[in-house]
Amino acid sequence: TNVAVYYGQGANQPRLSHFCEQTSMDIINLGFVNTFPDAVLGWPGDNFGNQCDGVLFPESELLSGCHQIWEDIPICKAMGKTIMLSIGGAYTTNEVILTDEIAIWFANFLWYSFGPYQLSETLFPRPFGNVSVDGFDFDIEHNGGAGYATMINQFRELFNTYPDQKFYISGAPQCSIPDAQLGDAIANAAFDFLWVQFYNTPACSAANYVNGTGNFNFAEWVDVIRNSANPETKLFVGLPASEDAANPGYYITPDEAKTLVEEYMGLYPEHFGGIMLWEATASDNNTIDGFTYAQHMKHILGE
Ligand SMILES: CNC(=O)NC(=N)Nc1ccccc1
Repeated sequence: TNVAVYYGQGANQPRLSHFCEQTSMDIINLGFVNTFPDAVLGWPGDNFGNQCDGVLFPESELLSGCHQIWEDIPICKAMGKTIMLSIGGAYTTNEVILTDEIAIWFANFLWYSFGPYQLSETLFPRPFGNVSVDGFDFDIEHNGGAGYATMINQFRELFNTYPDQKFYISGAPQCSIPDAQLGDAIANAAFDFLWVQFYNTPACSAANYVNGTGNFNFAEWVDVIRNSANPETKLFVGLPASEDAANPGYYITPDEAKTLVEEYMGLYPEHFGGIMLWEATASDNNTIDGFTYAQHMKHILGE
């Protein structure tokens, strides 16, 4: 099982390699590609907080100066980390996929720009240099729609052109079922990981499990997986990494998380993928008994 973290939107965040040096983090979602082609009818735009120098590729909102990310992804991959590029995020401008054509174009653009470097594809920028990300994450928080299934299926076609390399698709639905944004994609396209945000939604949060209120619905999410396009999808418990990493009232302590994780890891071992944290810097800033929140999660997973 794995600990997945989001990175890129943390306050005064250290560089990526700082987190790759930690054994507590296995999968790192780089957030976010947050301006979609529909909005600008051109190249997508992105934002990685303080990690880029603000310079853009001409006539675009795509950052060309993410020097530290460029330098650190090879270090992270050499340390065995899985590095995902995350699409969406809570702070997006006009996030929507209006047509299948745009969905396919968007997937192709991200693959040729952030995926394996292909000398022949000179039309595409290489914002992170010649190293490839390991896959694409969908943190879709608005508008939803059928375009995401089309995009994921196009990514799967492109992955198949590199049969000897493993690439992943992941998503971060809200815990309400069906998730308004990704429900269609989950039913119609294959995800490898789904890290459910069991926070920021009162009806189904992990805090409900702790307080004996509401309905923490991990068990229902197992049924969603079993009926999805990929019953093999690994299901992660998404948690805030500190009190102030999510809306008030959703944080649970490591001890509380331990009880929850041990119960559900025990109930559904074949579906349980691990724990997702929002987000990396918040975890670093939340040490309890000398261990960061992510380290506590890694210990809970038995590693
Ligand atoms: C996986 N994506 C997130 O977890 N986004 C997220 N937590 N956004 C956010 C929303 C409200 C307060 C703080 C963070």
